Amino acid sequence: MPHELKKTVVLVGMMGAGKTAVGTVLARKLGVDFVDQDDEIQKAANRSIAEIFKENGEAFFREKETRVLERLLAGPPCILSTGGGAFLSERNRDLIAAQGVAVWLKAELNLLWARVRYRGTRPLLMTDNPFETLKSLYDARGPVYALAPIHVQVFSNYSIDDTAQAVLETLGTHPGILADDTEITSHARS
Ligand SMILES: Nc1ncnc2c1ncn2[C@@H]1O[C@H](COP(=O)(O)OP(=O)(O)O)[C@@H](O)[C@H]1O
Ligand SMILES: O=C(O)C1=C[C@@H](OP(=O)(O)O)[C@@H](O)[C@H](O)C1
Ligand SMILES: [Mg+2]
Repeated sequence: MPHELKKTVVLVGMMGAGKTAVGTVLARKLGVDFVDQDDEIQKAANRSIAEIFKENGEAFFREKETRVLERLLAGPPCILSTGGGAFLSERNRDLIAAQGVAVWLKAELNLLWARVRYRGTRPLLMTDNPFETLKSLYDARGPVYALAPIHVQVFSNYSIDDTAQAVLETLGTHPGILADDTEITSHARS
């Protein structure tokens, strides 16, 4: 059976956009492997992202991020969800463009905040005013995420499955990503 993917689809975007959740479902729909960059970093370090930030600092984490990205992109085509900061590095963007295709999951600030506010797993948001921190990251990073060749808007009334389906349908409109015989059955959204 031919592989459903011709190249690795790399989900990028802000914390809370749904890269991990949507990537998981998208991979299942396509019958391909799913890998989460943060999970791979955690497995390799045998520590949580928060611990790595605390014990070794952000620069160390960013180095690991690039190394893991290189390794994952060298493997067979899959769905690869990045951590929110990975696309900020030009080197990482070049690696992704050379061996995969970046898809920006684009969400409004208030939706991101609703999703991340009660979770203590994101070290960058452990500040006195996490909403302001999220907002300044959102403002600074938007133009960089916009460099991704494919954008998919994330809506608050879409389920994870709806968003995965929207990504799948968008991928189908770009030649060279899905195998030519990939079935994209659209479904009604209410
Ligand atoms: N479309 C969606 N509808 C409802 N909840 C979602 C949706 N997408 C993501 N979530 C939830 O939002 C939170 C953040 O999603 P996650 O996939 O971890 O984002 P990211 O990896 O981009 O930081 C998780 O609790 C996830 O279950
Ligand atoms: O935006 C960022 O710089 C980060 C996002 C996180 O991943 P998610 O985007 O999956 O939450 C994780 O990599 C780390 O906390 C740093
Ligand atoms: Mg994630």
